[in-house]
Amino acid sequence: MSLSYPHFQINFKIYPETWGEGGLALAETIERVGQETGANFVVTPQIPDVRLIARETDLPVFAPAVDPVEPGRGMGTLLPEALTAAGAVGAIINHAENRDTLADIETKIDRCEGVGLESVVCVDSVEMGRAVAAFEPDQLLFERPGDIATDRAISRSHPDRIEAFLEMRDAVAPETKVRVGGGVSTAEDVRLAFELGVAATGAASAIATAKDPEGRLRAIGEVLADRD
Ligand SMILES: O=C[C@H](O)COP(=O)(O)O
Repeated sequence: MSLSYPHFQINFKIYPETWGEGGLALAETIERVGQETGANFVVTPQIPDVRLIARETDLPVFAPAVDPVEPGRGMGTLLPEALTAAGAVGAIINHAENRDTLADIETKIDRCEGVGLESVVCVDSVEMGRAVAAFEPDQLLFERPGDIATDRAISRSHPDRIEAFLEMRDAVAPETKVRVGGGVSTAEDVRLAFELGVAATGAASAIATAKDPEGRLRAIGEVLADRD
């Protein structure tokens, strides 16, 4: 399943009941709401569930991590080829909860490109974004660690920083798409982010811990559908 824009990505992280059958049930809810609203949703399940959710849904599925390794020795590492074979269309790199060195970021971007995985590199500032943009990833995810798992989306708190980030991207790597994350909780957060010009946004806690995830997804889906 290929990626369409704009889209909203739901990251399961390791929240309770987001693995195994619970993860599949959440993915099926996301898929159904996407079909009903006309919104493009993307999911990032836990690694052991990538194949299950890619097989059982039509959603684009991301791996939450990937390793800069080649086939051969490398016990316990995440081989890019194996993620593609499992059905992943992309991989997250340098998440604030799973950091990489700059050297590994560059290698991971190259390895993802080689096996057809969309590379999404998380960065926490314009300066870090500039350093990584030079490697020309498919996407840069601008996310401040302090916003994660709060309700303080940067699209509301600091829209000027998103504008500065987009200006940097235009200057350094105009082909790279920009997305924002961290504390994205409401349909209004999503609407503001797209108004600023990002290609995608997403959330983890606001969906995984919501009392009514379906209602929240539906409100966000309606914002996305309006922008198609
Ligand atoms: O989805 C990944 C990001 O770290 C955002 O997390 P959050 O939506 O829980 O703030």
